[in-house]
Amino acid sequence: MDLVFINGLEVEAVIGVYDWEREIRQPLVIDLELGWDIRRAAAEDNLQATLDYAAISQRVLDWVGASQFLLVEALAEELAHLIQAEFAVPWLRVRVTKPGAVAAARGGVGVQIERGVRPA
Ligand SMILES: Nc1nc2c(c(=O)[nH]1)N=C([C@H](O)[C@@H](O)CO)CN2
Repeated sequence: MDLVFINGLEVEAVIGVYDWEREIRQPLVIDLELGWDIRRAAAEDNLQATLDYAAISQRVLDWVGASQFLLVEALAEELAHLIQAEFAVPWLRVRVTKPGAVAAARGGVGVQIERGVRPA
């Protein structure tokens, strides 16, 4: 299966379960792997035949930036639904990292989910 990927998308949002977290914006990092057969786009050298990573990145930045979830789980799930619905992606992997949540976890903490049917 081919992939279009977006790595390290940085965006701030209201996210967290504690009262103090509802009053600030915190950094998140979004990584996406989007299943897509890129052969037609490659053969035609045509953006219309593939997933436009720039357009998807902008949509994700706008949507996550306006979101106010408690859990990173909820954000990841709703983001996966949105991308599948708006961009007709058959399968995707969404990783949401909350870099500052656990100071000792230098690589951040978060969740990763896969949704949809992964083509062979
Ligand atoms: N699995 C999760 N655990 C925790 C989450 C979360 O979203 N998913 N959130 C918090 C707090 O909001 C935390 O980030 C504050 O530092 C705790 N655990």
